[in-house]
Formats: sequence, C-alpha cells, structure tokens
Amino acid sequence: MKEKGLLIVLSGPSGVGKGTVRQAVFSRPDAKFEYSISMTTRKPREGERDGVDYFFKSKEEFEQLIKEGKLLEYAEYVGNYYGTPVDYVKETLESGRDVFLEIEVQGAKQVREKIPEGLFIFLMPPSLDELESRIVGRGTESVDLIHNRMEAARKEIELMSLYDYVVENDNVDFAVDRINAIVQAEHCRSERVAYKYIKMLEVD
Ligand SMILES: Nc1ncnc2c1ncn2[C@@H]1O[C@H](COP(=O)(O)OP(=O)(O)OP(=O)(O)O)[C@@H](O)[C@H]1O
Ligand SMILES: Nc1nc2c(ncn2[C@@H]2O[C@H](COP(=O)(O)O)[C@@H](O)[C@H]2O)c(=O)[nH]1
Repeated sequence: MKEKGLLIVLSGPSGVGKGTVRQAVFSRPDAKFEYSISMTTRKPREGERDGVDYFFKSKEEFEQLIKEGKLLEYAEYVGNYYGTPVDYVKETLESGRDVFLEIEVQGAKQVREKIPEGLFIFLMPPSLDELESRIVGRGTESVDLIHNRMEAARKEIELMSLYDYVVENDNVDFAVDRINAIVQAEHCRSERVAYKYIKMLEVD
C-alpha cells in the first residue's frame, strides 16, 4: 500500500515571517513539499497573482465554498476570509506527497482536530517589538490594521503549546534549516515506527 504524505502546518502570529519563510522553504532546490494555495476574500496586494499567491474570491463565492464543504478549514482574519481547499490537500496526501500549509492559528486549530497526525510548527518572533517592526516595515497595513494585528498576535502566541514544535524566526535561512530538519526527523520517526511493527509481525 502506498504510504500517505505528511501534512505540515506552519502557523504563527501575523508578521512573524510565515510567508517569507514559506517562500524560502520552496526556493530551496531540494524542497519536496506541495504548497496548498489558499482561498481568500482579501484584495490582492501589488504583485500578487490569482492562483499563485491565493485564489482570490468574493465573499459570496467563499461562503458558497463553506456551504459545499469544500474547505478543510477556514477563518475570518482581520476582516477577510481565508481557507484551505480540502480536495487538493486530501488528493495530494493520498498520492504520497507532503503538503505544506501556511495558515493563521484559528485555522491550524481546526486542522489539528481533523488531521491530528499532521506536523504542526509554530513560528515565533524573537520579541514582540521585533514583530511590530516587521509588520510596520512591510508597509502593507494602515495604523489601525497594525494595531489589530498586534492585538491578535498576543492572543495567537498564547496558543503555541498546541504545536509539536516552536521555531524561532530570527533569521530566515536558519528558520528554513530548522523546519527541514524537523520534517526529516518526522519522516525518520514514522519509518522507524513502521519498521518496528513490521518486525513485530515477523516475530508473531
Ligand atoms: N527573519 C526575519 N528577519 C527580519 N525580517 C523578517 C524575517 N522574516 C520575515 N521578515 C520580514 O517581516 C515582514 C513580515 O513577513 P511576512 O509577510 O512573511 O509575515 P507573515 O507571518 O506571513 O505575515 P501575515 O500573517 O500578516 O501574512 C516582511 O517585511 C518580511 O520581509
Ligand atoms: N486559516 C487560514 N489562514 C490563512 C490561510 N491562508 C493564509 N492564511 C493566513 O492569513 C493571515 C493573513 O494573510 P495575508 O496574506 O493577508 O497577510 C496570515 O497569517 C496567513 O498565514 C488559510 O487558508 N487559512
């Protein structure tokens, strides 16, 4: 029987660098994951492309997807919907390939309930001050939105104990190395568990 792929969930507070780290993960020549492109009702930022960065949807279209059960998880985040297409994730995992999700914490909590065997990684900023200066430095949010995102971040950080691993994003390359090492270790662990059971069956 073909072994299922591993679901890797990268989450953490807004502005910590999830998007930056995810892009760096996928820019490594040895990256073996499939990225699940999310749906959102947020307007595209400059340079963002439909079907590459997100599938951009209207509120009505998104609510229809919810009704039809097409989302593995979804969340309303700072005034917009974000969600993960369930069919893509399931089909890719079934085909034996690893799927990488980069999502906020409410969605990660829902995925944990549905796919508890996934690998959940929480990306941490070196400090709250550094987090705020990253959000401000990105220059994509108004002062009000920055305030909302910092408020949300404080609550999100409290949920870090629900994750399998916490990775500090002090430096993007180091964070990618840590994530890759964790994924590799998780693959070795599941191979060892499978091997142990095969050996047990041989003895019996
Ligand atoms: N290790 C790092 N050191 C310094 N700056 C960083 C680091 N990682 C990311 N940044 C910067 O922090 C800002 C926020 O990063 P990014 O947009 O990737 O965060 P995010 O967690 O995806 O945010 P959101 O959840 O709001 O989408 C960007 O300007 C990015 O260049
Ligand atoms: N619950 C989900 N959260 C998602 C998904 N895709 C992205 N996100 C997260 O939303 C915020 C805001 O993103 P931005 O692009 O507007 O800055 C960020 O934390 C993303 O990680 C998703 O499918 N589900």
